[in-house]
Amino acid sequence: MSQIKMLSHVDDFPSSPGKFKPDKSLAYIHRLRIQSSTSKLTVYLTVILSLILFMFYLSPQSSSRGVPGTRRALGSSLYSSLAVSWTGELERRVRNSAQVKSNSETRHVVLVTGAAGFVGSHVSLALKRRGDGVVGLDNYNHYYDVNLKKSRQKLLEKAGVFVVNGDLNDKDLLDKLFDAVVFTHVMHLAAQAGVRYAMQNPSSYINSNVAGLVNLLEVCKSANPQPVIVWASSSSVYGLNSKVPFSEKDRSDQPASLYAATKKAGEAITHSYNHIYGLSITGLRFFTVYGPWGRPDMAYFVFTKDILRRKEITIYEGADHSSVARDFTYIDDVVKGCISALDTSKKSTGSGGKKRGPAQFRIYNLGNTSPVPVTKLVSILEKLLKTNAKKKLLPLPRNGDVKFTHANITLAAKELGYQPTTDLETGLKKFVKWYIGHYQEKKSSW
Ligand SMILES: O=C(O)[C@H]1O[C@H](OP(=O)(O)OP(=O)(O)OC[C@H]2O[C@@H](n3ccc(=O)[nH]c3=O)[C@H](O)[C@@H]2O)[C@H](O)[C@@H](O)[C@H]1O
Repeated sequence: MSQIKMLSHVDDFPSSPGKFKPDKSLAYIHRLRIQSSTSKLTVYLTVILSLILFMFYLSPQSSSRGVPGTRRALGSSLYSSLAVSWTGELERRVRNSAQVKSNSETRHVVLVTGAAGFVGSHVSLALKRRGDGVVGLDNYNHYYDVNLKKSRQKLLEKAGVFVVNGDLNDKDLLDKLFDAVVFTHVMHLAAQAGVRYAMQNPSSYINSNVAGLVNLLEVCKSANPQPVIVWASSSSVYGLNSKVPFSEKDRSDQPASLYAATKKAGEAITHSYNHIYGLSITGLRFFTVYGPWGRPDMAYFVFTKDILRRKEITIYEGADHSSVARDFTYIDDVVKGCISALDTSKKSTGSGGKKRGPAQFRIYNLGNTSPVPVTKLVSILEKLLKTNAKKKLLPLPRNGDVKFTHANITLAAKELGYQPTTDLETGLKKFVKWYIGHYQEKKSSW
């Protein structure tokens, strides 16, 4: 029908503009031309429409889950940039990594997304250490040095955690992972991080933090049994909220960056999956997490590297030279919060995509409750590195940064038993020790 409409639209279109009135013979030739170009157009449109229908038919989203040899299998070949070839060997390693050890009290089998990332690698190791089954997933993107991710992955491998090299948006792969293993929990830590980078590459935030999240939730809601989900939101959702310390009840509808907006979108999206499908979901708002094996894009990491190289560092400051501050939170404290969130979660209530009753939906701040000015962070690093920084002070640019963050952790303390114990100086000491050991040994930089 749309074809007919389109063609009639072509017929109606004036053949020539202005007042020109063709004579009869000219009009005849003209009509013939229109007819022949119309039929050409018909052929083109038919081919294009058929191609679109064919692509849709083959797309992984249009395919049904778990039916071998159907459209899903064909779909993966079209999505070769994402697709992972699922071999018997890969499946064997996945199943092996998912094995629960006899010392495990919880008997959790956890899929950790972003396992080669900073928080993901620490959480994976902690879960494995206590005997849980752990399978990692990471796409090893180039947002920062892939060698660092590979080094983390080597640590995980030694500990018996296998990390699948694949993307959250590869639905085929997620389906196969869930077909191979019955995951009791998903610790979703894969994301496009970084507040300021969102101005350079906005689509990467939508791709990971929105589309990737939905893809994962789609697979989780259809799984039988449905896993529990714990995932990383962010302190940045508080945006322009000026009430301190930030409590989960405070406004979080005024994000100051696209990063924050995608994390807030994640909270809304997970709520809808909880509401419709009965998935048990806990969102954790991380406050500027730092520590050994950290992210090279973050200020404490960049400052360490540049102070050691005697390079100038830029410190942002607020109006009237007021200091910018962060509630820096040490990695080990955050890991404890993550694990406690997994352990205190109630089961999802749905199965096979159908909700059977109301399910748990929780959001917690995981911060340190003690904001420290960025200038103080720099002076601690100067002391630890025994080197004076070359500082350049600049007004806080309008790039999504907020002036300060400060967590109220009353709710997490009460319900998760979360109690951070590491102050910034102690945590940075551990970071610096790791940094020097890691990069001197490698004789390379990130
Ligand atoms: O809590 C979060 O949810 C987020 O925490 C982290 O974001 P931020 O708190 O912005 O950390 P980070 O970049 O280390 O900047 C720290 C401070 O240094 C200042 N800063 C930064 C760079 C610089 O060159 N100079 C400077 O003064 C800067 O102005 C800021 O005041 C994570 O990156 C993010 O992924 C998310 O998880």
